[in-house]
Amino acid sequence: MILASQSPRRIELMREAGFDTRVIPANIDETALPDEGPFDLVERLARAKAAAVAKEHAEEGEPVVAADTIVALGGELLGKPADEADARRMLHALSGKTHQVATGVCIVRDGSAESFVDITDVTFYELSYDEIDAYVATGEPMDKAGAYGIQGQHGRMLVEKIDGDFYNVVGLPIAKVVRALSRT
Ligand SMILES: Cc1cn([C@H]2C[C@H](O)[C@@H](COP(=O)(O)OP(=O)(O)OP(=O)(O)O)O2)c(=O)[nH]c1=O
Repeated sequence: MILASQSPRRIELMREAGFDTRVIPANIDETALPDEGPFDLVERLARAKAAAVAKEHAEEGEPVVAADTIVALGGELLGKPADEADARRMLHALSGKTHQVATGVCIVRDGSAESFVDITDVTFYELSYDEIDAYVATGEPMDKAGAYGIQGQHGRMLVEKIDGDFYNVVGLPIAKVVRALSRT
């Protein structure tokens, strides 16, 4: 199969699940549409990534999997931080609150597409300024939606509880993906 993603976590999850995975990242515009909600956004982007790669690269019968992950806090969408100041701003916003992590997944095979969105609630401990500065200094937040990685050695210390699939927070709800692949 083809994984249309540059995310090291997604690549590792697909390979650990036993798939012979060709990695061909999609290059699409990830800007949200005006008034687009988080769930519509991640599903649309996953569909666009899978379609773009399938059109150019997929062989007959070869499935293409794509995903997109975003953090939603109330009405605010948090993607990847632009810089360290942006990462600090996001982490302050998440401190002491529950947010949602939404991952859209799309599987395209032989021209037909199936997509879904998985949602996990994540609750952060209250974080002090010093804790946030120290976390940003580790470099972990920079390429991750919401400016944290739950799987990271430092990021895991921010999280009080989750409700939903852990792997969805990491960027790919692997059990659902494998079940969907076995159906397509
Ligand atoms: C919230 C959270 C996000 N993330 C990551 C998963 C995704 O890689 C990233 C969100 O960015 P995405 O735009 O979903 O994906 P990507 O740009 O890394 O890869 P591609 O578009 O090629 O598929 O944030 C974590 O690793 N841990 C976390 O706890």
